[in-house]
Amino acid sequence: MSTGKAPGKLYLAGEYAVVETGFPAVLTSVNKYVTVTINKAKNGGTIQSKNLNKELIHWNRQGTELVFDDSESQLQYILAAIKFVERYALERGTKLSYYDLLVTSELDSADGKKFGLGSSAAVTVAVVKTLGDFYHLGLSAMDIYKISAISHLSVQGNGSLGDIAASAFGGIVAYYSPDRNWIFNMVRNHSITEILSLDWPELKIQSLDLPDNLELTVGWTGSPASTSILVDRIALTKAQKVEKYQNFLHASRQNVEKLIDGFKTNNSNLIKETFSKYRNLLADLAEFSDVHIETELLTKLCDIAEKLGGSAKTSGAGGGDCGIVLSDMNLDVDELKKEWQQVGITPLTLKIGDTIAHA
Ligand SMILES: Nc1ncnc2c1ncn2[C@@H]1O[C@H](COP(=O)(O)OP(=O)(O)OP(=O)(O)O)[C@@H](O)[C@H]1O
Ligand SMILES: C[C@@](O)(CCOP(=O)(O)O)CC(=O)O
Repeated sequence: MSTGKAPGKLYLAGEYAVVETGFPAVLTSVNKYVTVTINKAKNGGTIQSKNLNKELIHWNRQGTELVFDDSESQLQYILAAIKFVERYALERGTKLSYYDLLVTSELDSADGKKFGLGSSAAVTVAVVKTLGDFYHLGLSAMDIYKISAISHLSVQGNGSLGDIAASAFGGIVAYYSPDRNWIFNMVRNHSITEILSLDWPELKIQSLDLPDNLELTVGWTGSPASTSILVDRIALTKAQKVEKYQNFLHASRQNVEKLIDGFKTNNSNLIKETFSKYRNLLADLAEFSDVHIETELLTKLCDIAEKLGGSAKTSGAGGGDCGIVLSDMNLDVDELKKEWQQVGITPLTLKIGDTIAHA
């Protein structure tokens, strides 16, 4: 039996700009996980993701491909991860086998709504990691990032893959997104072994530490948002409002690099200042692109936190999901949670996830 887990994530800064090749973001993993368990089976296997399908989905092999008796559309990230790990296993001369694969997730609420903690990325990373283990492939954190990135990209083409980096390395990461056209072309023409051995153009992942006197508090709006729809709308703006968009990218890079410096020099004030500034940059982007990033409830979430002395912003694409607060120890977190609850925001009991590997 092999078992493994991968954490969810939140964006501290750099969202939207990081979709452009080589632009930076800072993300943190959180202590909520997707767990995968794989048991060897004799003849035919099953896949079950407890949050998605109550029934087991049965599969068999035709050559090296998995074929299904039932609909597998919900399981697209799991299947993509299996496909690329097994392609790599074959390249390494590993004999493929049958297994029962079970996924459980802490990244959805009890009634099945997503929190916006990067469940698709964490599912992908957890399957790559655990199946890699099952086949004794000895994958490093960077290998896990790369195979997960290829798998995720094959399902959802417009993301920065920052959520994959946070989930594969854990802790807090500075992330510069790779050239995804290059990855697409590489996957078409080269083996996974070759792709893993290369330094990917523009990709950079570095581990960061939060100063001891800062803490993170997270609130959930209760309404899920579709990241890829929001990202597509911004892509339209890129063509329509060229100058404003370029100014946003420039300001984002400057601000996120200052934030990264804040982490490297343990400078809490610089971290809080640049974190807050990113809220303003997102507000500008939202205005000229006419995309509703900070919903009314997210504005309340941030304003309450700022009134009490915290620095607050939306996380990721916005439009719902979560908002985050960075504060020093004199913020009254109980009062913050109480005021959030009064306006319909659910405080999540989250902490920064442990570092899995240093990048
Ligand atoms: N437990 C799970 N098992 C299998 N697939 C899952 C599971 N949880 C999520 N997924 C896949 O991920 C998709 C949700 O991904 P999506 O990118 O919309 O949200 P997210 O990654 O949770 O949040 P966000 O991108 O806002 O941080 C689901 O439709 C499903 O395909
Ligand atoms: C808007 C974006 O920069 C962040 C999306 O974050 P989330 O998945 O909404 O938490 C998109 C991306 O990086 O893929």
